[in-house]
Amino acid sequence: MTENALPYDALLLCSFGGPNGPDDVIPFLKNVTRGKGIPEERLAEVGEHYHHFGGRSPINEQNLALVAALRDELERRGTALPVIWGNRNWPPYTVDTLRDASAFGAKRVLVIVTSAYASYSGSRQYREHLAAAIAELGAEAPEIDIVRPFFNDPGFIRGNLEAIEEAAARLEGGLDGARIVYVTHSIPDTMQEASAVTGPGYREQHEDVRATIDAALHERHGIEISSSLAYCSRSGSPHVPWLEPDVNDHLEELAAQGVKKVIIAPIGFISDHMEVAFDLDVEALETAAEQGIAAVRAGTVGVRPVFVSGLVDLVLERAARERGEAVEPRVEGSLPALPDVAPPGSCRMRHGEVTGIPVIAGTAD
Ligand SMILES: CC1=C(CCC(=O)O)c2cc3nc(cc4[nH]c(cc5[nH]c(cc1n2)c(C)c5CCC(=O)O)c(CCC(=O)O)c4C)C(CCC(=O)O)=C3C
Ligand SMILES: [Fe+2]
Repeated sequence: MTENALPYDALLLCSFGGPNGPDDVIPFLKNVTRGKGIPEERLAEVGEHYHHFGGRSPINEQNLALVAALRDELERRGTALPVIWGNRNWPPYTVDTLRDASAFGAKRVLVIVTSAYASYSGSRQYREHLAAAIAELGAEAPEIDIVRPFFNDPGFIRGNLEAIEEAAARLEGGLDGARIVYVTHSIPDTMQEASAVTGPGYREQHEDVRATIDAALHERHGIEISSSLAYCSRSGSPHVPWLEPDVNDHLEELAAQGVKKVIIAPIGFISDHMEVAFDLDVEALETAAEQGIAAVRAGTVGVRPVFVSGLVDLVLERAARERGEAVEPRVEGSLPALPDVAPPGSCRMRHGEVTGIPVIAGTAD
């Protein structure tokens, strides 16, 4: 075993969490929506999505699979670095995982958050969450760093590309004549604006991934690619604007334009959790069928070797930088790597307000 992960002595996969059975659903939703002003009706509706799958989200087992895959890949590289797991909204909670790690002697922990893109929901909220965990642990707390947002990591791009090619193979005639509809989680317009203050915004990060994958598909298959970006899983009050088009409205619009063949590519999610399992596999595929569109849903990157290997590259890159070595961040696409530490004012809450909530890997302003 080599010590190329130094100065870190553990890698924490920090995720969202989800219910493991019917009794978990309401308490989980209460954890998620505390102080968020989500209407009761929306909560009931989302509760139904979980009950449709026996009250269980696939997200926890998918995170465990990713933990196992990261361990295997680190082992394969000869890197001695334990991998641990903690969530924001459901056990194992991050604070408990970190307390255990500290008891076993961990002094510096590197974190991968399970969101590839920077926005309040995918980035600053995790940084606030980790700061709160550290505050709770007090003197026991390890020092924590976070791997930069990885939407333009070559492993993430290539993993999505592979998944789209596999999906295309399930359509008659393959990629030829297929429209690719890239899908991500909608966010409020105000959160989008706040995400774009110090760098490329949430939408722009996705647009870059779309352009990069389209170009790679064109190069590999010699086919002109026609694609668009749509959104799923909007919540909140119907009077508040969120990013559009909704994937269902968009499929209707494409059908009206004569589109007959679609690949739905969920680039906004790293595994097939509830938004993918319900909002895409149940709702969007039903909309496509109603509209006479032959549609397939591409896989998420999940534990694809190219993706997992890219994550390990990011870990080793960061470790080397912390040791003072000059390492160029690897990216694919037209945007630069986002910084390791978020600039002041980045990804504030929905309305761009300064909350003063402490964060790690950045400042509270
Ligand atoms: C950008 C984004 C990601 C992607 C980045 C990332 O991966 O982190 C994401 C992930 C996830 N969101 C999830 C679940 C929920 N999100 C909700 C609510 C919200 N999400 C938002 C945004 C995002 N969310 C926003 C702006 C809200 C409104 C409230 C607020 O302003 O914060 C609600 C409340 C009900 C509702 O309103 O839908 C639930 C239950 C799960 C678990 C799924 C499972 O169990 O498999 C995961 C991975
Ligand atoms: Fe969410």
